[in-house]
Amino acid sequence: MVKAWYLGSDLYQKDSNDVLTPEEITKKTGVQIFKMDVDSYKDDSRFKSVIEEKKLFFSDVYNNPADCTEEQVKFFLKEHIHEDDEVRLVLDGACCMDVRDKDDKWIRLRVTKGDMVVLPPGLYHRGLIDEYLQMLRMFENKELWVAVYRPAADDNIVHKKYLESRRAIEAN
Ligand SMILES: CSCCC(=O)C(=O)O
Ligand SMILES: [Fe+2]
Repeated sequence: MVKAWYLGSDLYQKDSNDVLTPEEITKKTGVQIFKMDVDSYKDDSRFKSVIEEKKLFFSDVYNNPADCTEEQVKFFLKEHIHEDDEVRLVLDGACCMDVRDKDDKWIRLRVTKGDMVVLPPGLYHRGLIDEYLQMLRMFENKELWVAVYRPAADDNIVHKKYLESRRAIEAN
């Protein structure tokens, strides 16, 4: 199960007693969280509907340590957005995915085997690969995987729309 908390000063923090529920995370950020059985996720109706709705017909598996250089660890740690959803499923192992709340505070999502997350377009986030990991990554068009880094993304239209929609949801 995704474990989430407001990150303090320790970038490498792996656990906390002061956790947020999946509902709170969704309310604060729009991130969707699902628990999957890694042996049968392909038959799971929630998995299938995310794939079909977002047209994610390309995928690969990212393996740490096999695929992971020091440069890549640094690269995932750089705060960025995408103009489309980021959909990931942990097949084995663990990592941290950090997302910004509306006040620009980091919420850490500690994701482990079976956790699937959908990050909305325009949301600032980063990844910390700190142990063994096998992660399924799903893409609409692999050639078009693009990250827009901070601060350039502050002026990105998708990011601005994301912030507007969060404000509208909070106001209700
Ligand atoms: C390794 S977790 C997050 C990585 C990421 O943000 C990405 O692949 O775009
Ligand atoms: Fe990303």
